[in-house]
Amino acid sequence: MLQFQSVDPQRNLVFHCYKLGDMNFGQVGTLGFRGDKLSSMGLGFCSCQLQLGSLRPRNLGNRFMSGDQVKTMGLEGYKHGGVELGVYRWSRSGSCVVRPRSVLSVDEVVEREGNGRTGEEKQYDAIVIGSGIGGLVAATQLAVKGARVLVLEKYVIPGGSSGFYQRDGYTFDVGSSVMFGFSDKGNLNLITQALEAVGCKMQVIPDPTTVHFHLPSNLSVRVHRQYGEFIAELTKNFPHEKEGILKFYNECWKIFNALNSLELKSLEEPIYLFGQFFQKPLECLTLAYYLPQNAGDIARKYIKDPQLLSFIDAECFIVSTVNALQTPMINASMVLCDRHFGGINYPVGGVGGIAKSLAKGLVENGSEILYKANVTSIILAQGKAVGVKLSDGREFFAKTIVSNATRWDTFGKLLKGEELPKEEVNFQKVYVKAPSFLSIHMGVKAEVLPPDTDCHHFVLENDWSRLEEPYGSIFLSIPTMLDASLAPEGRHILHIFTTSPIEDWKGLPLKDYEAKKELVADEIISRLEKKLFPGLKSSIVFKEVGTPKTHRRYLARDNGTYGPMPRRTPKGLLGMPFNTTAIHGLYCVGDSCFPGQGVIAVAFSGVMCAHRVAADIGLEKKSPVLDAALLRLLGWLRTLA
Ligand SMILES: NC(=O)c1ccc[n+]([C@@H]2O[C@H](COP(=O)([O-])OP(=O)(O)OC[C@H]3O[C@@H](n4cnc5c(N)ncnc54)[C@H](O)[C@@H]3O)[C@@H](O)[C@H]2O)c1
Ligand SMILES: CC(C)=CCC/C(C)=C/C=C/C(C)=C/C=C/C(C)=C/C=C/C=C(C)/C=C/C=C(C)/C=C/C=C(\C)CCC=C(C)C
Repeated sequence: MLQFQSVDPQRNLVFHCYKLGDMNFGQVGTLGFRGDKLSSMGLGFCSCQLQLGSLRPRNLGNRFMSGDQVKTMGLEGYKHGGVELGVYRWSRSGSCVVRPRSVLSVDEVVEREGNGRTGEEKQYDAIVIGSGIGGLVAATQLAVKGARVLVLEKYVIPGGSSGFYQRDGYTFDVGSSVMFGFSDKGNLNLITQALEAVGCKMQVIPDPTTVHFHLPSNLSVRVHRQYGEFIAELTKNFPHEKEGILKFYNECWKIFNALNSLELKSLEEPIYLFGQFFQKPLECLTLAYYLPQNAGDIARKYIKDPQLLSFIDAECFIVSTVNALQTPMINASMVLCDRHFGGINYPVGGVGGIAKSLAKGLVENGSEILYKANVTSIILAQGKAVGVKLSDGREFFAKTIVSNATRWDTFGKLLKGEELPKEEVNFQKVYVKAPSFLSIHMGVKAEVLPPDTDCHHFVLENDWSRLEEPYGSIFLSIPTMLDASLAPEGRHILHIFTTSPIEDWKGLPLKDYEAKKELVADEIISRLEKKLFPGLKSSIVFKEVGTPKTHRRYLARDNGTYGPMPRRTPKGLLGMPFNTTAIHGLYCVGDSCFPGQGVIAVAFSGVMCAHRVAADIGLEKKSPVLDAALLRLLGWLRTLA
């Protein structure tokens, strides 16, 4: 074996090159020093030319290790793209011995990597575009598995639609203040688990009522934290449907309990998926059975009263922006039961704290996040995603790219000019962009609200047919009912939102746009004044109105969309794509991935994505043969949707 070594003290780069027979190998290490002590080490296994003067390592993969891991490392199997490349043993003398098992020719390497970048430039395992909850969960889960991750966020703080902003002493949640999956029990508390993974625990305030519905014919239903109380209130309104109510919600519990019994990881990773089927066959078969079903069909098996069916529609609408017939049964069950199982809990200090804690945890686990980093394109080399380019011209490279932008933004903007893969064409056949929303953040005098006011309200006054229409239903959250510290003393926050298409706001001169904002907001506030809080208008001390254009601008979501919604009646969750994409090395995460809209839903997509990426970069178990079979099967299943 021929061995060369070159140390570049300035860059802390060490190159080891090996010649075995007529094959060339190299190993590149990026050494991090704290004082004169080795604190970390990035290893890349590569093929390279053997003249030191023109050493151009072509990386096949990196692995980042903390000082402790470096010390304790014994034997490592090293894999890339499904090919086991070799085994290296960390010797006591500090050098690496590489024993190849199967080897790529230099041509194959060039085909895979297609560039002459140095190991230093390509030091990340994953670049995550966007720091919504989906992106942050994917990034933190990868970081704790030992991957080196770079998160690039366009805005100045993390969180996307789960972010926050501050004005005049108020801390406003940008989006929803209803947090599912944030309890201290079960397997589905994914927000709690994501925080715990990076060593964070947030103080929370239990919400006694998930939502108070104010519906046509003066139907008023409070969804109490205690399941029994909720069922009692609903059956009081629909005594003739008691049996149907119990049967419908019991079926939801059956699914929820099956979900809650599983360890949640990537459904695109066969070793895990088949393992779950083996350990929990009944639960997995239950979920497989309900995967293509929708809540409205199941409700109709048991319930006949049209008003009660409309109530189930409203229950589904608040979590899917569509009626029950279009809402996947698994998703409906998840939210209709979690609110009673773990309960809805509000983080002290506001929802924005979740993203802030995840971002902090990410950095503490050796990864990075950059703000004001607007990714304008994904760089491809020979069809593989290898890096990203920012609007200021900077480029970053990694083994894998994870996009937390919506699929419409990822494929329509970041990969502009590339042909839309057929998987994405299929996705767009089944799903359309849900409309955006108009949001009003207000500060009001506290005395306008009765002391027992609930935190969250859903208002649809007279006409059920307006449920899904733009401006038809009104969502209202008053987070200061739970955490008074979010507003100055004697004030409450009212966060009001309603669906609104961007088309209503396009092409208006600034003066007309501002006037329209005032007009539409005034109508919505008048409706709330009439229905809920007399004197509301005169109690307003702060008001800021956001339109779909605002959401497009600040959340970087195409048309400011709320998320994907089915074009027609979907086959439950069957058509929803997971995280891998048709582009090698590119993954999606967030609400245009399985299982769809919702903070808990995108957190699950983050967990799944991190698991799949980790398997692909050698940090989790993987079986290339089973992978190919499962990915083909899932692709085929999606075409049935
Ligand atoms: N609308 C609401 O009321 C509301 C509120 C809270 C949460 N939610 C839920 O959150 C879900 C969305 O979460 P998510 O994780 O999918 O994404 P997200 O939209 O919340 O976050 C995406 C992030 O990526 C950033 N980004 C997008 N393109 C970028 C680019 N090119 N370069 C750099 N950064 C870029 C955005 O700035 C944003 O911070 C929604 O489905 C919704 O259910 C909604
Ligand atoms: C074949 C295959 C693949 C398979 C087989 C079978 C199996 C195993 C399966 C499995 C499955 C699973 C695991 C699944 C899971 C799922 C989940 C987790 C889901 C979740 C979901 C969630 C959701 C959807 C949520 C949502 C939420 C939301 C949206 C919310 C919202 C809220 C708001 C807006 C607020 C309101 C307010 C007021 C009222 C004011």
